[in-house]
Amino acid sequence: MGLGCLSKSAVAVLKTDDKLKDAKIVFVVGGPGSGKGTQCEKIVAKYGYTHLSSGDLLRAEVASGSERGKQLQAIMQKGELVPLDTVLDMIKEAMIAKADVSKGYLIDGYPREVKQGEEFEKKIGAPALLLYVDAKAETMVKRLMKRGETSGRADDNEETIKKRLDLYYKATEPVIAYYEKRGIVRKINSELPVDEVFAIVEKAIDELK
Ligand SMILES: Nc1nc2c(ncn2[C@@H]2O[C@H](COP(=O)(O)OP(=O)(O)OP(=O)(O)O)[C@@H](O)[C@H]2O)c(=O)[nH]1
Ligand SMILES: Nc1ccn([C@@H]2O[C@H](COP(=O)(O)OP(=O)(O)O)[C@@H](O)[C@H]2O)c(=O)n1
Ligand SMILES: [Mg+2]
Repeated sequence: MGLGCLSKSAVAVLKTDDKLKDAKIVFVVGGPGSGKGTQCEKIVAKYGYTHLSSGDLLRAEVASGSERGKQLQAIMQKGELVPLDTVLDMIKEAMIAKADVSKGYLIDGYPREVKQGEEFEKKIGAPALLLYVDAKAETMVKRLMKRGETSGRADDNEETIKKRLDLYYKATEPVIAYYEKRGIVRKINSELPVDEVFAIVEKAIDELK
């Protein structure tokens, strides 16, 4: 069927969705403070991927002072999860904005639960790789407390860190098992120094080409 019977805007939507369908998508999953953001920065520098941190997108909305941002802030301060549709819409919008120039997408901090992964695939596309950034709980807490000295993040405090960790083990770890069945998970030991961690990450990304 041609597209002649559709309105211009409907055609535009179809075309952007098409672009995303072929996109190289990498999910970056790991506990709070495991080092997802740190590794993503290095991937961007070497491979030119587009880095979308769902947490950063949410914090940008909070910083804008909008009504929606105020509601988000309350949820994030408690270390709870923002409603699925809100995060997914933000990610999709940001992906479409880069569709013409992006070599691939790093989706950092998403999916946080299996349902989020399923919805992402329905609305956007399937991931080619899941980087599982793994560190011990003790290490993550230590890093976040240190980061909290300068980050200004409302959730980098002892009480919220504990909740984020609990939620990670309960809701997010099952995401890894879910994608392991598809054989796309690469586990990265992020207890090592940053550059050694990146050497493992590079291998996983290079396999994609
Ligand atoms: N020693 C060591 N420190 C790291 C490593 N990766 C990250 N860090 C430190 O740990 C802290 C947290 O790293 P981030 O990259 O912000 O972690 P994240 O997983 O994005 O954390 P959230 O944004 O809370 O999800 C930072 O202050 C980093 O300097 C690593 O591989 N080795
Ligand atoms: N997909 C996401 C990502 C972040 N968030 C919220 O944003 C907060 C910060 O997310 P983040 O990815 O920057 O940090 P971590 O919780 O991984 O340390 C989370 O604790 C959640 O409240 C969410 O609800 N859903
Ligand atoms: Mg981060």
